[in-house]
Amino acid sequence: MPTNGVVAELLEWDRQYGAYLHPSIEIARNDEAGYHWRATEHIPADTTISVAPHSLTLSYLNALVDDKFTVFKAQRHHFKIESIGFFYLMVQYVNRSTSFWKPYLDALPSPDSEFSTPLWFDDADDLAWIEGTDVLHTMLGRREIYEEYYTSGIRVLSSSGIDTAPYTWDLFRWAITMFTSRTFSSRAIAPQDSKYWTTYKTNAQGQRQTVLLDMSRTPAEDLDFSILFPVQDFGNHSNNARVDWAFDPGRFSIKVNDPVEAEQEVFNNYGPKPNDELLMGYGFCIPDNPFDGVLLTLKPPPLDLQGELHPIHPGYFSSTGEWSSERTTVRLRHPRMFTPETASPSAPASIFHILPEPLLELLLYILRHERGIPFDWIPFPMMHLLNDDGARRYLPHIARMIVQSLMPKLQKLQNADLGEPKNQKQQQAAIYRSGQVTAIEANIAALRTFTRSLLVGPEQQGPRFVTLEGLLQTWHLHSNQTDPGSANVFISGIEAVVGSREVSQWRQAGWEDDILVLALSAIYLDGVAQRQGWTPEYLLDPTPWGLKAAELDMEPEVVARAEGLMEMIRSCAQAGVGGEGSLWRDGRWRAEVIAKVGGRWVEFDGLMMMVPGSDGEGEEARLVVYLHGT
Ligand SMILES: C[S@@+](CC[C@H](N)C(=O)[O-])C[C@H]1O[C@@H](n2cnc3c(N)ncnc32)[C@H](O)[C@@H]1O
Repeated sequence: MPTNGVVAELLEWDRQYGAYLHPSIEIARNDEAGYHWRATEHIPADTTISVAPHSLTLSYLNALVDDKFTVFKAQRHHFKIESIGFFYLMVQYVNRSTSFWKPYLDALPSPDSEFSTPLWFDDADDLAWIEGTDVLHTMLGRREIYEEYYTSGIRVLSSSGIDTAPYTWDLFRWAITMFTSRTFSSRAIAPQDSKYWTTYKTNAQGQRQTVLLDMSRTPAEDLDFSILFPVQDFGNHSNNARVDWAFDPGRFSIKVNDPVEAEQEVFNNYGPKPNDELLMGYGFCIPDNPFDGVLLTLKPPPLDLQGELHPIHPGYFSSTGEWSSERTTVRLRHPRMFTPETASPSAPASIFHILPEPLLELLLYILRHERGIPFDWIPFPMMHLLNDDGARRYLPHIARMIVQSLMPKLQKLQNADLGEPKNQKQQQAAIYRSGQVTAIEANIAALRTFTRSLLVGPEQQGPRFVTLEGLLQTWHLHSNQTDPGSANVFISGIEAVVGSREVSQWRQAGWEDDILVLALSAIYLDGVAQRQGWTPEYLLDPTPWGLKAAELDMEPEVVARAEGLMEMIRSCAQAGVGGEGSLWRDGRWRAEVIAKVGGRWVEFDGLMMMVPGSDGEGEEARLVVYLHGT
């Protein structure tokens, strides 16, 4: 039947059952967007454009009361409710000549149309476009579930005597696609203040009849299902469309809040959906989608930490008590204010305000756990991290961990050699991919901007990252006035052993990391670190004096390296650097102290960072260490 005839029959059927489509709206069709609503003349703001009675809907509820296809009611417990919806739509399609929904089924995209949801990416060339992306991962997970629905559903149909030959996997995929791309929530037909849900069936006389279903014993998750709402689902999506959906008893209406000019498309708004959701469910993506984001799946924390987390976050675990990657996947929004080009905001820590709080919380627990700090429930993790002095020191580590999780994703996206998209599937995937790249880049840029904002001069107050020379300058500036020379004495000691006062020479000689460990241990012994509040929590308890290597629970190589540094200290003491009471002669020096203080400080608070070059030109990767300070 020509398109016009299909639409005319659909609208006639719609009207016959009490639906209403505004007289200034027609259902038009084009190759890009398929069927859509179009204004034939000006439509004023606040106009109700479409009203439809619940009696037109198609969902698993209809399947449960259908007298012609009783398999669903009889075998209800062999199906998931989602699967009943898919099978019921297939049954209606296969038997559409006698279906109540015939005009609607005729107007739906036919099963042999080209669909661009990832479930239809069968060719290797198409699949390459989603390789390594979240969408592929989600699609594979969903497909496994759908295949299981299909196999078990076909078995049930067959054992009920139904000829299953027409019920192909492709028709099942079509039914799934119709549901995911046109679905409304069961909220649209939920009863108000009643345990009875209304559904409809065709009786023996061929008339539509209301049936009340007592759903009081239905589990809550089975009350949240998808419904098809003929004609209400012919509007395409725009993020900019301001529309209201009204759920009144027995009917569902859509109202446009803004005027629409003649000949313009009248858009619906499916909600603030990121491109991965749009691609998965609807098969299209929006360039520069403001709701785009990137998914991050957290690695399972160590088992003993999982044990502490289980009572406070049971939702992170499967019903059998295992850590669930699916339930601990979070979405990082595209931080629009931080693009790689403009990443110099005045408040760099503001990126943390838009990161998902469960992510911040979990990383905080992991960092504390790595540092051997006993578990303590933190009720408001975001506030704690941003406002508590002790906790703010974790922010650069959280930034680093997130950047490290995002980098492989970015590299996979950027390294793929795909050429130009050749079909609709590839075009939509290309939009999705580029949205992923920009969202990841913007998050990385924002987090790096924050980390770099901590690279400040020694005279400035507050938390900072320091290179070895930065540490020595900061130490010098904050040395106790009664003992002003400890930083100098330290440098003189190194000079006595290495033969130079220049950090650049120490680097060339391969001593930089060790001297940083030693310098941090020295500022701890000197007391300046504690006075300035630089000392991390994990060093304070217990204090290192008198600890044995075994009690430190450190790798033997770390302790052996610290033993090597003790040689240097002994040489300085013997050479008399700094005189009788100098830090080199401090009786508390022991390999365990160096390992516990400097070693741990570098291990937990050190990282490689691009910093301005020591020759004043360009940038170079340097080991920096975090001093909290206030
Ligand atoms: C609810 S239906 C809308 C009616 C549909 N165009 C049709 O032909 O029946 C949703 C489908 O319309 C298409 N669509 C909706 N909004 C779109 C948009 N902004 N860009 C491209 N396609 C869109 C997609 O194919 C989507 O799966």
